[in-house]
Amino acid sequence: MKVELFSVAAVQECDYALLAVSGGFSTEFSQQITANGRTCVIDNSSAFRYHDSVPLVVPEINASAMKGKLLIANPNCTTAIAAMALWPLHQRFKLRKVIMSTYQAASGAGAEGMAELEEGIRSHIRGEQVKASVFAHPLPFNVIPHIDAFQENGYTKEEMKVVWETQKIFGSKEIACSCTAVRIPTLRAHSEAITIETESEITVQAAREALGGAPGVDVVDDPAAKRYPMPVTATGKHNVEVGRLRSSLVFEPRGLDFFVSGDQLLRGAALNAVLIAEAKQAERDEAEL
Ligand SMILES: N[C@@H](CC=O)C(=O)O
Repeated sequence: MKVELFSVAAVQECDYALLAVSGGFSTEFSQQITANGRTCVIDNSSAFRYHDSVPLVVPEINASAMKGKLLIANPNCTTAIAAMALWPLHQRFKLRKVIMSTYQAASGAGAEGMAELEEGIRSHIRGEQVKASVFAHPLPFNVIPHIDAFQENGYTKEEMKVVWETQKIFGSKEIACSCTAVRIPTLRAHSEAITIETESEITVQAAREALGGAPGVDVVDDPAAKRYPMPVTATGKHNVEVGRLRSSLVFEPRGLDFFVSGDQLLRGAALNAVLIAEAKQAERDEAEL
């Protein structure tokens, strides 16, 4: 591919600009790019996610929110993965509460995160001191309940993103969410243990039916055969794995516990951005008919 130096004018030659850049870059240039009234910017940073006028889109859920818009925000990886499983359950049983704990891979912190984990494991095996600079503490043989900056309410920004973004994508501030985000020593794919309380009664069988036909979801739930979602099986897959479905012992008969693993580099980032572009193109094709 031909790689060119960035300029607003060069990007404005394109129908779509997929920004995988810092929030600062996006803040400075996104609106300059869309000012031509044609180029659609799909922004992977958090710069515009919480602006009321900018849709935050998972196409299987709220593609209609981007109708007529040129600047579209791509959600945080952790939210996007959870949303795939939560949306079919919300449609059928209506969510009241979502309580989530995450198990996030080193690659969530970029290539440097993966390198630090791999190098740290080698150091540990050699009996040397394990260094930490990307992560707050050494990650090998550890878990770190700290992703992104701590906020005034004691939650981290990563945890609050799950709250803000789930409510925005689902178009409902009524859904109460809380999250504990944890970095674990895996390389790729994020996992999440999720408990929901619903408005209608929910059984494991009915949940399985709702999830079974949902786009972007693979139900992997056969504990007797040792089949359940795991990062190693979710890695490289477009669909998010959902399994370990159980009636919640706390919220029964209106609650469910389950486990999700999804490739955060795909569903949580690049794949979702491409699906947004495809949905936008379908909207444009339809408008031309
Ligand atoms: N904020 C996420 C990025 C997504 O992969 C993380 O740190 O894991």
